Amino acid sequence: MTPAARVSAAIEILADIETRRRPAADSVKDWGLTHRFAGSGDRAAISALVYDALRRKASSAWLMGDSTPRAEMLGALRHTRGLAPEAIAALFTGEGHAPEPLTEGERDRLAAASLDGAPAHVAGDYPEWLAPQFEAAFGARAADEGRALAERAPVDLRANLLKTTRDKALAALAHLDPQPTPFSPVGLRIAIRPDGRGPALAAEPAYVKGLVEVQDEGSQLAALMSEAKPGLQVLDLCAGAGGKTLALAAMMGNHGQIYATDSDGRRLTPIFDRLDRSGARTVQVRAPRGRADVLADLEGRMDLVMIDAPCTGSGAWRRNPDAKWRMRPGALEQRIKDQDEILEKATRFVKKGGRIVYVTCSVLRAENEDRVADFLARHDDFLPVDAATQARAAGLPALAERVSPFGPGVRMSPLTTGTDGFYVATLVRM
Ligand SMILES: C[S@@+](CC[C@H](N)C(=O)[O-])C[C@H]1O[C@@H](n2cnc3c(N)ncnc32)[C@H](O)[C@@H]1O
Repeated sequence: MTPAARVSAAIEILADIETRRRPAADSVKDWGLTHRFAGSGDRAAISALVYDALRRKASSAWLMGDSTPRAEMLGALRHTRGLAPEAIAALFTGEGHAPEPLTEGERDRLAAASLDGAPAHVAGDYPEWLAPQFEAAFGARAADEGRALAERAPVDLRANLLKTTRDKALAALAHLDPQPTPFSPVGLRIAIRPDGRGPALAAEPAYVKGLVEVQDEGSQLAALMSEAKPGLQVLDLCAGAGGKTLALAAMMGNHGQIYATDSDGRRLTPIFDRLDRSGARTVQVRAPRGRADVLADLEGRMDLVMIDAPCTGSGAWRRNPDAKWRMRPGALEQRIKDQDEILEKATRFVKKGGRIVYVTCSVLRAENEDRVADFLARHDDFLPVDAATQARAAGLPALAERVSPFGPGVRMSPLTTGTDGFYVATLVRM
């Protein structure tokens, strides 16, 4: 396919996402299935165009004075891809499968484009209804934080210390030019290409053999902040596909016991293959079984309960840019209810002196500090751990600079730590 035909295809997919209100991944996949002539290179390039357009949907609409899929694509080409107006005009020729030629108005808009005077939610590309939440979390930085959340994310990997060291993993993947991550001592970062495509990791021997796992640096740091040590009894209460479970198992060096569970058994499915690949031998998966209490024997016995809470995922918008536009206020209310319920559930398993580590990949105070404050108001037998002290004790002194100004815990974000947005707070049972 020509570059122009790829742009046309991406506009077609954006229209499908808009009219059928479906996840971007589904529309991209369906397009590939119904256009078999497109090769894997075409599909990857088209998908990258679609995701780039979704990142800057609101600011593109402002710049172009129009919120159609075509305007979204024009905005993305101009601002995310940095194409000059003439280069864009050379794609929009109307010839063959190229999109219709630029109108006079579009040419003017592309030449003059400026976000001067745009409100923070437009300049920062987040939904208008979340503006008060962003203001509460970031104040005058709201638009900058939003813009950083609209950037492309690099591919972060975690060296699996059960099988290798970071230096060896860096050497094994040298052809992809990985760099050590700035905060996590076990992280590797691979930049994505200018066209938005990442490395094909699934075929890399280092990945297949379990030397590395894909995990954002923020998620690695959340696990490291738990200070999981060999010999502990650990419950991963929201284990899902096992990202945190695997990181905890590596920290514990295969000594002690981790119980991994999730209220949705289907979400646990990938964990079994991942455990095999990683060489983690101390994880017992406790999948739900109807009404049976599969955790009854763990009551009051845990040194550490990890809550990687279900959340809006607002911290991971770099990786799921369509999620921010699909999110509705009702979803935030539901997540808050879930988070309160899971914090309550965790108390059943923590022993005296043990701790709950509460993690979200959200940047919203309502899901983070507010949940912890409400929990502490209900439970005078729990105390928050000083996050700066904890970061230093966990060997992450740089994270001590990221203590939340709104309550216990640390905050991370693409703007401040170059990671996905994460929140981590630790609560000790007295
Ligand atoms: C953020 S995801 C977990 C991601 C996972 N820990 C990882 O690192 O790959 C949150 C998980 O919480 C689970 N969940 C939601 N409500 C729950 C509840 N009441 N009890 C336990 N798990 C719950 C969801 O099914 C989902 O898998």
